[in-house]
Formats: sequence, structure tokens, C-alpha cells
Amino acid sequence: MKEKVTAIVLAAGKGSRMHSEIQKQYMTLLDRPVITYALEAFEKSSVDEIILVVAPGEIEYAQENILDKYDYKKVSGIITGGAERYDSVYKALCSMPEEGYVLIHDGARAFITPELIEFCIEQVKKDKSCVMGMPVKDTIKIVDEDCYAVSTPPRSTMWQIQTPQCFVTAEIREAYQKMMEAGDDSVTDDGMVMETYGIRGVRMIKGSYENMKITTPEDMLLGEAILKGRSTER
Ligand SMILES: Nc1ccn([C@@H]2O[C@H](COP(=O)(O)OP(=O)(O)OP(=O)(O)O)[C@@H](O)[C@H]2O)c(=O)n1
Ligand SMILES: C[C@](O)(CO)[C@H](O)COP(=O)(O)O
Repeated sequence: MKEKVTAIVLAAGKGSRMHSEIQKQYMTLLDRPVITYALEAFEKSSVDEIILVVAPGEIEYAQENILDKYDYKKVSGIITGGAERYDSVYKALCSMPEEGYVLIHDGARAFITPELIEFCIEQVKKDKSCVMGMPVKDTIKIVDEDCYAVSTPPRSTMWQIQTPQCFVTAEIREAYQKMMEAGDDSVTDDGMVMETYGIRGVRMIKGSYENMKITTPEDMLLGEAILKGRSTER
């Protein structure tokens, strides 16, 4: 029997580093809202369902301006998130049946492609716990509070982390529950929850340097360039 694959698409952040009037997920990138790019990629992939997570008070806005306008057949639920990214993920995990696999994706990573999502699905079925990322290109330094370099870890051991982050639903939900019970507020990605509270190691899978997170204003310009490059490739 085919095991169900659900995508959680996160759009409940404040986007404070964007310094924009409307949250970055609803800003227009080329000709449509940022969040529609990730939703469209998942819609075109073989995931069975998509759960969209928006900020409290924004369900109606997202329903009218995103879901009703763009007709995503796979979006089976829209829920509100929490104060931190991990709260939003935990709420989404608790809202869905504990079956199959889950792909957790930042809605702000607008440049994910259906092909990369298929790769995630293949890999999670094999490895049961995998996180997309890319080897770092720059030298990374550990820095102290006075901005002095403390050490320079070997670059060959470091990857920058992206999403989707992909797991057996029951396993990541249990790991998240343990983290919540421990009151741990230090985690910055789902892989870290699995590494610290879960039952498996996390396998890294290669994404793409284009799969960046729209975070600050210049990312919108980079994003436009990525999208324009894609449309001329066709
Ligand atoms: N409480 C939160 C915080 C973040 N996110 C989502 O997690 C993803 C990654 O977060 P980030 O890009 O850092 O978004 P923000 O938290 O919105 O940005 P900032 O830190 O600049 O406020 C985004 O798609 C964001 O909407 C979420 O669903 N719930
Ligand atoms: C999950 C993530 O996108 C991996 O790079 C990142 O950690 C999210 O960062 P945030 O600042 O917590 O949204």
C-alpha cells in the first residue's frame, strides 16, 4: 500500500527582518505572492496533502487572497501557527493523522521545485529522516561576544541547512513532544529536534543554492533573478 506523504508549509512568521508593511509571505514577487511559489511546487509534486500554517488572525486573509485565488487541490487544511517556528511545526504535526511521511517546508523558501520535492520523497522513504541542505561555500568562524574569531571549523564538515526536512510522521511528532515537554527553546530546525530527541540520525540530502529563504529585502531581488532565469530556460 502506498504510504501517505503530507507537506507542512509554514507561513506563520512575522518576517521582521524584511521590514515590510505586509508580511513577506504575502508580498508580491514578480507577479504573485511569495507563498504561492512553494504551494505551487508542492501542488505539482506527488505529495498527497498540504497543510498551510498561517499566523493567528490570518486564516481569512490567506483563504481569500491565496487559497481561493490560486486553487490548490492538495491543500487539505489551513491552521494557525505559534510564536516560534517550532511552535508552528508542532501545532501542524498535532493537527494531522500520525501516518506516513511528512515534509516540513518554510513557505519563505519560494524556489523549491517539484523535482527537489520528489527527491525528498524518495530519500525519506529510504532513510526515514533527512534534511535538505548544501555544503557551505564561505569560511565559517565561531565568534565571541566581542566579535573576535574564536575558531575556524573545517569547512568540509559544514552544510547550510534548508527545507524540506523530511521524517516518518509518528517519529518526528514524538521527538517534538519530548522537546516541548523539556521546555527546550533552542532548536532552530526540525533536524535538530530529531537529532536531540528522536530515534534516528538525520541524513543530509543535497538541495540547490537557489533554494534560499527569503529573509531580508535584497533576497526579493535575488528571487526575481532566479525566477526570470528559470522562465528563460524554458
Ligand atoms: N512562528 C513562526 C515563525 C516562522 N514561521 C515560518 O518559518 C519559516 C522560516 O522562518 P523565517 O523565514 O525566519 O521567517 P520569520 O520568522 O517570518 O522571519 P523573521 O525571523 O525575520 O521575523 C517562514 O516560512 C515562516 O513563515 C512560522 O510558520 N511560524
Ligand atoms: C529551518 C531553517 O530554514 C533552516 O535553515 C532555519 O533554521 C529557519 O530559521 P528561522 O530564523 O528560525 O526561521
